[in-house]
Amino acid sequence: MIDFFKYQAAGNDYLVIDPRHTDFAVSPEAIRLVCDRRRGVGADGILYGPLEQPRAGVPVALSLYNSDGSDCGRSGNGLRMFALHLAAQEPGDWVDGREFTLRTAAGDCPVRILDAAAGRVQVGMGRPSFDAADVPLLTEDGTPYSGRAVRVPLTVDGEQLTVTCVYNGNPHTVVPVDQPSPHLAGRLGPKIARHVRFPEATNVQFMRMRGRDVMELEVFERGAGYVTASGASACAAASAARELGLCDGRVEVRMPGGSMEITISADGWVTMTGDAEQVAVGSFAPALRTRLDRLTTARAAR
Ligand SMILES: N[C@H](CCC[C@H](N)C(=O)O)C(=O)O
Repeated sequence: MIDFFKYQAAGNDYLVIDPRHTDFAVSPEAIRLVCDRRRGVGADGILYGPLEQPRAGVPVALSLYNSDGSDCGRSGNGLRMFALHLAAQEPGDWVDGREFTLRTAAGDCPVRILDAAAGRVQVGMGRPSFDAADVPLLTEDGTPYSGRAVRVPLTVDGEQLTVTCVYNGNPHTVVPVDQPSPHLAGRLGPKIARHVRFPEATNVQFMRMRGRDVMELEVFERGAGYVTASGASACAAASAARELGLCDGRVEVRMPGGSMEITISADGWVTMTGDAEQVAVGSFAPALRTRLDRLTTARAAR
């Protein structure tokens, strides 16, 4: 039995759990345990799939989860990893070098493996929305904020920020700052992510442009906390920078764990290109398996 295939992209790590290889029972408790870096295998999240045996020409569905057990609408890094998993598991000309579609709860994404050996993958991340209702974002009074969530004043712990919110399958809040740092992300990230004005919580990006085509970014994710890189976040920040007039159609997003190339077409379609690699293939040891079985039994008894 192969319980997990572990991948990483710029230090953002996910476990592919493929139901064709394991009897792992998905539940928030089981996900939290497996993702726990001390008691479990350790990961920022889980990519569970394919949900059905993949066939050429048919979108391949998967479910994505954050390490806290919550649903993770769409992970840019995760989709690149899952594409590489398919390339390894389903070698065939419909995967290698061709475009195929990954289906997530937040919509379909076209992916293309540019170089399987180097782990280079391109993903179409869609056309993001700046509509406050899509994020969703509320006013200070708790009523829906109407209109576009661009240059919105946000008070965090008495500090006055100006943020731009983006929905691209996940909610994101982009904060332009003079100096992004892990310290800043760790200090303000959790407060913005769980701010009462974001009823679905939000991922948070602290960004600074270096000229018009390079961005420095620090990310704090809802559901996983501080991460060294995030694909969906890189896309959201690039779209926000474009909206704010800070960049053009192509930007290199540099995060502490590594870089990604983001392009934005004239009509707003976002394409992400980056690397990912497999780091381990493994099975749960009996003790972990017993704990997982107990969680499943306790859940069934509730
Ligand atoms: N925590 C996020 C998604 C993680 C996406 C990220 N890791 C990526 O690479 O895109 C959420 O629930 O909205």
